[in-house]
Amino acid sequence: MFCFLDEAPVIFRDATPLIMGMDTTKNPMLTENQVTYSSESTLSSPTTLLRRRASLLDRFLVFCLPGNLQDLPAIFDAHFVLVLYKKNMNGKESEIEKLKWVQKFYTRIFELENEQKRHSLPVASSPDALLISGAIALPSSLKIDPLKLLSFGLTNSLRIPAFSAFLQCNMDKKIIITIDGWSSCGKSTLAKQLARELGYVYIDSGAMYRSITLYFLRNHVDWTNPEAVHEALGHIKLQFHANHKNGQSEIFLNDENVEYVIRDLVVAEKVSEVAAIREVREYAVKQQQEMGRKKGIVMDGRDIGTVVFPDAELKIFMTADNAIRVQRRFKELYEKNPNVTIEEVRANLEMRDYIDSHREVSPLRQAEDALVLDNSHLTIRQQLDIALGWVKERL
Ligand SMILES: Nc1ncnc2c1ncn2[C@@H]1O[C@H](COP(=O)(O)OP(=O)(O)OP(=O)(O)O)[C@@H](O)[C@H]1O
Ligand SMILES: Nc1ccn([C@@H]2O[C@H](COP(=O)(O)O)[C@@H](O)[C@H]2O)c(=O)n1
Repeated sequence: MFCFLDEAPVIFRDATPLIMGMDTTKNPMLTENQVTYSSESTLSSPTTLLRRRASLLDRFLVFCLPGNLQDLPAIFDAHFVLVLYKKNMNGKESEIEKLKWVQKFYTRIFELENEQKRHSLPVASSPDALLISGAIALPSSLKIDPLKLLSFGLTNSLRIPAFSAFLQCNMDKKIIITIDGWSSCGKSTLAKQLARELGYVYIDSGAMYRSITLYFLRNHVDWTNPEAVHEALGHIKLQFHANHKNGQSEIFLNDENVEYVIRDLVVAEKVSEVAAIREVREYAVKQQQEMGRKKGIVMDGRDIGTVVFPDAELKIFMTADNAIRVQRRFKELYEKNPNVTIEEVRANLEMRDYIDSHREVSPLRQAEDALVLDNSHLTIRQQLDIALGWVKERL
């Protein structure tokens, strides 16, 4: 993949370019060996330089950076300006488009800033440092040892801007990502992160079945009676709304935010029974398919790759050792309620997995074309990196 810049904005023309090439065909988690860089001071225009190197750097992402290493972190993001100018705006951006884009860019800058803080690197605290208008806004106050910064950039931080730039260049193409698998193996954790990284919508299909179960429990619906189920479904409205405080999408049952209450074991005890009812599934699947009509969606559940989106571009089947899944869920529930026991959690997981994989309608199973992700011994970061690699192959 190669992002070509026909016309570098004026701000970059006089800069001494530093060219970085990254093999994007490899795992996006770049190591120092996968990154090559060279400083070229003889050429006056980065555009010329990129053209000259285009053949060499085919399949590579190219960053064109003004040469002042001290400003490297800001410039990492500044180069997106270049890439996006050409690729997304096609040189015709209106002021409004530019503004919209700037807002998105701010989010990226904040993420990068947090990343730097996590690595105990100093960050410019002045609001000016977050301005994104490329070289114009480089924070003059940023004083970081260039060598430290470079190694930081290569080993930790670079992967993020590299991937973002890749995505931005392939923004036009949106795909559907499905994540199915056993209870508590990390599906929603991965799905949320993928959606955030890709700017996609995240839908937790399990939350829909949990909300229906909550409604049935609260209203004493006899779900063994098909007529009662039919009648009750007619009174249920499910919606997902973004919570701007935590950036998460949350489920609303008849206009009430039930995101928290549906995670209770009381609901978990009954949800698999309710989710096995044919009419309940038809009700939920219809809405899920509608949500994916425009693509650009990550949905997790049990039948998403097999029934809801059988033609999805990327299907992931997640799994992890039973004991590890029980431990993870126990830790999570114990923080909310110290009365919960590990035996209760284990019994619930085993019971749900059994019902989910043995029911007649849409049982949990791995789609033939799904990629298996066993995260028993992966960190949350590692599982995201693997999945991002798969996304990249499909864009
Ligand atoms: N790779 C990982 N390493 C350690 N903990 C993880 C990992 N992935 C997820 N977790 C943790 O495991 C717990 C279960 O994760 P999550 O809720 O994402 O699972 P899930 O598959 O969506 O569960 P459910 O099927 O019940 O919806 C959470 O506390 C989450 O933080
Ligand atoms: N596509 C789906 C999603 C979920 N279920 C059922 O809901 C239960 C809760 O789901 P979580 O993802 O929140 O754990 C789950 O155990 C299934 O019974 C489903 O059937 N299909």
